[in-house]
Amino acid sequence: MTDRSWSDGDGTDLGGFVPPGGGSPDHATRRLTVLSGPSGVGKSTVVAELRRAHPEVWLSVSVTTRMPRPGETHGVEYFFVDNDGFDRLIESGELLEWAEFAGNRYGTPRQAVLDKLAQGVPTVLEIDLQGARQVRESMPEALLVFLAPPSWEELEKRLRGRGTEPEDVIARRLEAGRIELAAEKEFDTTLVNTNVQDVCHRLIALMTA
Ligand SMILES: Nc1nc2c(ncn2[C@@H]2O[C@H](COP(=O)(O)OP(=O)(O)O)[C@@H](O)[C@H]2O)c(=O)[nH]1
Ligand SMILES: Nc1ncnc2c1ncn2[C@@H]1O[C@H](COP(=O)(O)OP(=O)(O)O)[C@@H](O)[C@H]1O
Repeated sequence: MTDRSWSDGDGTDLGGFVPPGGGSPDHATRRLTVLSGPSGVGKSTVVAELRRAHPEVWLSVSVTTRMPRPGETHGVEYFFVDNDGFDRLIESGELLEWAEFAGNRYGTPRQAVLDKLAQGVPTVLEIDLQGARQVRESMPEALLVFLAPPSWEELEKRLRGRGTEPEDVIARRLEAGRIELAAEKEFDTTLVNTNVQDVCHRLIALMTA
């Protein structure tokens, strides 16, 4: 059963967003979509399906100080760097946005995103709430999409079921998840991740409308 008691919305509110291609002449950043949501909601799964079904979409590869999980490859899921390396990226202005999340730092390499947008490539950033807020400031035309779980219980089940983090890390991520869920209304629209294919269809429809 769906219990989204933190939300008043029905999951389809477009919040006045003008879709890419609609309305006035396109600014390049209209091609930019930010996908955020609590850890374990299914962002990576949705993005993987999006890339499979829509190879024309480009997903930015973030830089992080967190350790790779088994099966993760440098340059694919993330660019894995140490703290000094991350500091250097901040100092040289190479990050479009960055944030600390559950004890690690994450950031979006700026130039690659600007290049893709200049080429008109539909571009997705899968980033946390703090990063989404920074993009809202620097690129107000971007579409901010919040991915919500069908219920809090389902979120916990998915995070634990993934089996990639010890319990203390799960607890930190759930704590951050409460804050992320409370910020849902800051986004242009919400998609509830009940079914991955369904979410992908809705997402691509929003991106290409
Ligand atoms: N601000 C920001 N957040 C990011 C970036 N890359 C990933 N994140 C977010 O960092 C959080 C933790 O990511 P990760 O450790 O991969 O865990 P997972 O999302 O639970 O698989 C998630 O909310 C990601 O969306 C980034 O470049 N910038
Ligand atoms: N719609 C869904 N229904 C059931 N399980 C899902 C769904 N989407 C993702 N999952 C599972 O939930 C867990 C967390 O998904 P993941 O994509 O790693 O989340 P995130 O990137 O948001 O932290 C994974 O085990 C994934 O297989």
